[in-house]
Amino acid sequence: MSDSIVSASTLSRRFEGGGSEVWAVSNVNLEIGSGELVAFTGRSGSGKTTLLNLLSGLDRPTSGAALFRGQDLSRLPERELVEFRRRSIGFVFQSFGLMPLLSAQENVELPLHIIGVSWRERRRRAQEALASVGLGPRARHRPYELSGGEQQRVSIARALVTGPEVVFADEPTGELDTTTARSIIDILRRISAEGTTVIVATHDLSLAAAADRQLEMSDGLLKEP
Ligand SMILES: Nc1ncnc2c1ncn2[C@@H]1O[C@H](COP(=O)(O)OP(=O)(O)OP(=O)(O)O)[C@@H](O)[C@H]1O
Repeated sequence: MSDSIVSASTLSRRFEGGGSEVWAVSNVNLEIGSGELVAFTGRSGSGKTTLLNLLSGLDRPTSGAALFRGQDLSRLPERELVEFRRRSIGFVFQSFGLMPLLSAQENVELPLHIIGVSWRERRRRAQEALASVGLGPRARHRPYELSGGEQQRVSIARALVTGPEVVFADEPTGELDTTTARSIIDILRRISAEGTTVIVATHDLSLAAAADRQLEMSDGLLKEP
């Protein structure tokens, strides 16, 4: 795929501990195109989270490479890798990961704060991101005043506010009921339709079915489709 944005080349990650070793990700090759919505599926412990962490530069491979627009992430100096994570990618987690003492608005502003955006611009962009997930009117609420689905929408707004090229989401519907999960799936689909690449790890069959492509992991290996 010529316009691949995220790719892996014989990507492997070994964990050691307690006298045993596990290849959580083993010899994975893949290419993900710009704007694609890709779902990694597979049973618990099959390596989905580890793979997401490698592709997003949160973790470094034991061997092989995770590439972003053809650039091997493990060859980037730490400072550039941090900058890449702050500007080019967004993260959504199963348990939302919001700061409990900050309002929805302040949570969404946080990534902009970190990259030095002025407060006026932060406010504008956070309001826009919250409105895009239907939460404009709830901007001043703190996470505990919001439902699970609303908290997940805040975390999606936070992931999007920097205008990333890729959003990684690890079990984004894992803690939500079916109806609420549906609204999150719809938002992820819309984000990808608007051109942002979305890469999820999930057990949720509806989310997997909504993806452009499902890739199944099994014992660290990517099964052939
Ligand atoms: N930091 C770590 N240290 C040691 N082993 C690890 C570590 N992280 C993951 N593993 C092991 O690697 C394998 C893959 O784990 P991973 O969390 O990637 O699977 P998963 O498919 O995301 O599972 P789940 O669906 O339960 O989240 C498992 O055997 C796990 O125990």
